[in-house]
Amino acid sequence: MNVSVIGTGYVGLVTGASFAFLGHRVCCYDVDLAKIEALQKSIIPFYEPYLEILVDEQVKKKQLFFSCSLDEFFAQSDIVFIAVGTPTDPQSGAVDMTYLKKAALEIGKNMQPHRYYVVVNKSTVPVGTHQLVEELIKESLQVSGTKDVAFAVASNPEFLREGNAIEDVFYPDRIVVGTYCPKALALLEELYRPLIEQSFTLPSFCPQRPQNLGRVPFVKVHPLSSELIKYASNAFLATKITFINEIANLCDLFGANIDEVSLGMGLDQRIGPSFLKAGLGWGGSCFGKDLKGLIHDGKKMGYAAELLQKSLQNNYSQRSRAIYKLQQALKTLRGRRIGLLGLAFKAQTDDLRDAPALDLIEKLMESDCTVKVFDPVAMENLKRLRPQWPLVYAIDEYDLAEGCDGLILVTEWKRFHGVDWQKIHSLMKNPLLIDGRNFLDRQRLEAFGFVYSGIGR
Ligand SMILES: NC(=O)c1ccc[n+]([C@@H]2O[C@H](COP(=O)([O-])OP(=O)(O)OC[C@H]3O[C@@H](n4cnc5c(N)ncnc54)[C@H](O)[C@@H]3O)[C@@H](O)[C@H]2O)c1
Ligand SMILES: O=c1ccn([C@@H]2O[C@H](COP(=O)(O)OP(=O)(O)O[C@H]3O[C@H](CO)[C@@H](O)[C@H](O)[C@H]3O)[C@@H](O)[C@H]2O)c(=O)[nH]1
Repeated sequence: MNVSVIGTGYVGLVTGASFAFLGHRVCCYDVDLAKIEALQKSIIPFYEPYLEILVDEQVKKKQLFFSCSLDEFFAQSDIVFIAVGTPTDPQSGAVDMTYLKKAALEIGKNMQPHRYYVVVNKSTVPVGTHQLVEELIKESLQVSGTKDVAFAVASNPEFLREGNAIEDVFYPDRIVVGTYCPKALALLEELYRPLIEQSFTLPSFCPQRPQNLGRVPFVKVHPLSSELIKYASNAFLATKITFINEIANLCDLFGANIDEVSLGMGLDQRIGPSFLKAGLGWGGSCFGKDLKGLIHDGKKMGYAAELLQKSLQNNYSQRSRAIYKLQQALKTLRGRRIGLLGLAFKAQTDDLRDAPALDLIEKLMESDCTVKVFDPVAMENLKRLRPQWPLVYAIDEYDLAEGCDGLILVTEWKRFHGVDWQKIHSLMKNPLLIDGRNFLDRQRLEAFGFVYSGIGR
């Protein structure tokens, strides 16, 4: 099939490259000319394991193309994915639909007569957006005077995690589709067949299929339900983490160990072990944005989603636990030199959207600390995002540790396990380590002489 993808960010690029790998011809479009020019040379504008090689392969095979304007290929597409950003409007807390509306109008403007298109919302969008997209396309067709175009709109939310994108897209837990049109549903089922049946083999350098993954459920639902499934999933996962973080804070007071508590809870099949890792709070481009969007839209309908509001608030106060622990140990923060091990909102990405590190840095600077930072991939992003911040950018973990009164581990990069902790200890002015991700071996660090504090252990 010919597939067009509008918006070539994390979701659009991974979607495009994956469908190209599965044998479809794909063109990814973006309004950002610099991004498209880089992608045409297989330069990926963000860090995502395995993606560059996958893109490069498909570009060389001429299965994957990039373009800045909807062209001839678009006109001949069978399926058009919308994967543009849906950020939070900072004023109202509503979902900012500017990009999505523009994309829908642009799609309508470029549709050709005597063709049938399936327009698929892959962006995370407010419940009811499939209707809006349909109306905007019709409006656009009317303006351009194009007749005899048939199209259907479908909702097909994306559940990939950054840093695990390839694995999540090729081995999904489920594929959710909501549409009124049986023809659109049949085409999407055909498009997704290799994923549903798991009838493909990824190159050996890519993550391999998890054992016992049988046929992937293709969940056909009402488009309103499909749109809400995405929000509800993120709200649930975010709240599950917020819940375990609260239990971790109680562990700190009771002297219990959160890792043991999570283990014991997670073995209950009704609870499950995932997303029970306590720490200094979740971040990233989705959880906060989607919780805010759902809370806002509930309010618009006259419903106060109090649990979700609390979940959101508690997550932001959880980030200050690391500062509280520093204060407890150092008494005063003024004039202290504090190092952050990791900046990205999670490992395997350079994404700093809503990253806890940003809040921590601000709070430390407000307390008159000198802040040193180190992250294996996210430092350039921070320099670009906050050029005015007077930070000390370290070249590695040892450079970071030198002269520090305390270190906070913010991101669980695997390489932090492998550093010479004895050397780090000898370089620090005061060997205080706040493990914001409960990632390191407490006993080992204490044996080197560190004062160690995790979150709930
Ligand atoms: N990042 C994730 O892990 C993830 C996972 C699941 C779902 N989502 C959802 O997917 C959507 C996209 O997220 P993302 O992280 O990929 O965003 P992103 O900001 O990385 O990328 C969006 C891209 O869309 C482009 N764009 C904007 N308007 C356009 C237009 N009219 N035509 C063509 N291109 C346009 C932008 O230039 C940008 O490159 C959001 O709704 C998000 O909530 C994201
Ligand atoms: O047990 C856990 C698991 C995660 N986190 C934190 O939670 C945040 C989000 O992590 P993760 O969900 O792995 O990354 P995202 O890329 O934000 O993915 C989420 O958001 C995406 C965008 O909507 C969805 O597609 C995914 O299904 C959903 O997991 C990160 O800060 C993690 O450190 C924890 O603190 N404890």
